[in-house]
Amino acid sequence: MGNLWRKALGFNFPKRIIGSLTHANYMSIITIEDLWKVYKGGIEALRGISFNVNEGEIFTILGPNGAGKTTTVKILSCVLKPTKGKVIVLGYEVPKECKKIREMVSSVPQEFQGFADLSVRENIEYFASLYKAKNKVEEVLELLDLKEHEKKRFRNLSGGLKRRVAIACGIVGNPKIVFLDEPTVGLDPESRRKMWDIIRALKEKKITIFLATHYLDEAEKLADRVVVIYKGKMIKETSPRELVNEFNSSSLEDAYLELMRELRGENFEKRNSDY
Ligand SMILES: Nc1ncnc2c1ncn2[C@@H]1O[C@H](COP(=O)(O)OP(=O)(O)OP(=O)(O)O)[C@@H](O)[C@H]1O
Repeated sequence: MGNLWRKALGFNFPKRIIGSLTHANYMSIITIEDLWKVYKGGIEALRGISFNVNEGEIFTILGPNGAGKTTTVKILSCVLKPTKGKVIVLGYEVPKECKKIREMVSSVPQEFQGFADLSVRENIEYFASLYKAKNKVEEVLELLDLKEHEKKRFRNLSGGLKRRVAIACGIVGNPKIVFLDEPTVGLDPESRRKMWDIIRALKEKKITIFLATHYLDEAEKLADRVVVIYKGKMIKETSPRELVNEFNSSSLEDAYLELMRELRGENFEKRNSDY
């Protein structure tokens, strides 16, 4: 069983699983159409994915290891060039207009290397000076709840605080879109919750958040919409709630695991009639 799926993975997915790919375009801040990335050696990391990110939303990209999430984020943040396809970020084309795009987006890596001997405030001030945004330092310290830590040296901070400083440095230049790569990996439960509050606060500030995470509970709590990619193909573009409802599950994690089982052909028969 599952051969149909495997066949499908080679080319077109059935309409049913793609779900609703059409949506209002007017709020779109990122548009991807038929995006391909083929690495040297012929590895097809992305095989024609298409989706939109709407302005002001928290958007999450999900998929198993090797699905193509990082490749997508790197292309959107102008780190990698696409092989083929249309990629528009804030009205500018990747890779032709990446200089413009870089001025308006910020990518916060998992392992942010702040200046070890500078304080929290000095680190943020440094990034603010790069963006000529010194007047934003106070606001960002407050937004990230870093006021009480502002004098501490970066090297002495806990993992959770380092992540908060990373985000502070990433947003002090007033970006329209922030790419967050696994922002809560390795954090204790309290720091994770704090990070979720901060991500919600960024959304309140009208920043569009593109979140790459392996934590399904995080996506369920935070994301307005999710895309699921699998072996370089887009499988779903939906909301966490819709995905949960579709699989009649009690959580996004359960629905996602069910979807993965279907894609591997393990319980194809069960929902075969759906397709
Ligand atoms: N620089 C590269 N050169 C060749 N192949 C690559 C390169 N980077 C990624 N790949 C391959 O492209 C595919 C997609 O990788 P990618 O890192 O985008 O997946 P991912 O979904 O982010 O995975 P993970 O969850 O493990 O981070 C994988 O098969 C990976 O091995």
